[in-house]
Parts: sequence; C-alpha cells; structure tokens
Amino acid sequence: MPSPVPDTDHVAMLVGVAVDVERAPVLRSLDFAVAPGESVGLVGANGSGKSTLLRVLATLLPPVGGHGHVLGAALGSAECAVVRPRIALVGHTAALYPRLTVRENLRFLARLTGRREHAADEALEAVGLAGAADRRADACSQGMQRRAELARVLLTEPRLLLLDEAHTGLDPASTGLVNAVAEQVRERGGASVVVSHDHARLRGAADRLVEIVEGRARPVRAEVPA
Ligand SMILES: Nc1ncnc2c1ncn2[C@@H]1O[C@H](COP(=O)(O)OP(=O)(O)OP(=O)(O)O)[C@@H](O)[C@H]1O
Repeated sequence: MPSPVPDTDHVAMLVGVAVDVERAPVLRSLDFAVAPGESVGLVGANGSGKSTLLRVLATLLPPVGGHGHVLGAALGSAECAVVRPRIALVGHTAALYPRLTVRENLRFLARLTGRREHAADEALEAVGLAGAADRRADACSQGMQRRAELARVLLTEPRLLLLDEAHTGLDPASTGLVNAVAEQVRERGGASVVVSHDHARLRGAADRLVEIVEGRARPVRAEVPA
C-alpha cells in the first residue's frame, strides 16, 4: 500500500513490507533501503525470497502489506509504470528474442528507447560480444546471453540495476564485467542490488551484504574488505 511521503534520499526504500507468492507468505515485515551510489549484495538460502524481493524492487510485484518507494514511485501506484523503464532486472533467463541476432536484439532495444543504433554496437563491444554480434541469441551460450544482458544494461543506463544470480554462467574472468557494469550504474548516481550464491565474488561487487531469513532482511556482519 502506498506511503504518503515519498523518500527522495534513497533509490529504493521498503518499510515493513509483506509479499505473498501464489497466496503463500514469502516476505514479512521486511525493511530494506538502497542509497544512490550504493551496491547491496543479497544472500539467503534457496527459496528464502531473494528473487521475490528483486521483483518487488522492480515494481512488478506489489506488496500486500507495508509500504515502499522505488525511484520516487510508491509501490502499488500508477507511478510505477513511469519509473519502470529506469529499472533493469537481469533475471535467471535472458530477455532476448531468440531468433534475432545479438546485434538485432540490442539495436531493436536502442530504437525502442530512442537511442542511436550505434550505441547498441558500442554496448556489445564493451561486454566483449562484438565478435559474436551476428549470432542468433538462441545459439549463444548461457554466459554469452548473460553478457548480452549486461550490454542491455549499458545501453539503457538504468538508475536501479537488479541482478539475479549475477555470477551464474560467467567464468571467473567475467566477474569483472558484472562489477564494471554495476559500477557504471553507480557512477551515474544509480544503485544496484545483486543476488549471488557466490559470496566471495559478491563481496567484491557489493558495499554491504543483506541476508533474507524467514521473510525478513538482516545485515550480514562480516564487512567487505577495503
Ligand atoms: N511462480 C511461483 N509459484 C509458486 N511459488 C513460487 C513461485 N515463485 C517463487 N515461489 C516461492 O516463493 C518462495 C521464494 O522464492 P524465490 O525465488 O524468491 O527465492 P530465492 O531466494 O530467490 O531462491 P533461489 O536461491 O533458489 O533462487 C519460494 O518458497 C518459492 O517456492
């Protein structure tokens, strides 16, 4: 339910949020905030609700209790549709048209969002996909598809980047790419929330870690080394 007071100091803030999935409670009394320029790592057991929280932050899943704001839009309000283009959710499966080439996918997105097609080629180059740009998306490996997703993020310059299973399908050398993309979002005053089961890699990408336990968010004490 919408809060009457928008929070402008945070990219996203949730207060006492409750979320059901298929009528079953998943998140309960959850408080969570992410500030401009910040990267938060999200950890927790399988099924604890990490992906669910990302969908809430993406404004795709309205809470059944509590309140929150994302990019100034109250969760559950019509304003969510306005801010949604400034949120990038990179999920388990790639959001690519399988029969189009990687380049066609990115150029199509560039046109849709009012950008030059050349910007699509630049984004593909930045993620090391220039050589595979003419390959159909469904012929790409999982790691290549993930790189194409990161190119999508570079192209659309979101204020809030939500990365689910950030390191899945990426070789160790590609971890730097995930961090670089998140860093670029942060440099522009945006924020990122990164889910990963690879805690060692996550610590390299996040300012702090938050764990989802029994539907609530709690800080993970071990600090990220400076
Ligand atoms: N489409 C769905 N239908 C029914 N239940 C669902 C659905 N999606 C998620 N759930 C349930 O919601 C709960 C939270 O799932 P969620 O995917 O958010 O967890 P997670 O922490 O991201 O898990 P994992 O680490 O395994 O990816 C789980 O109990 C899951 O079974």
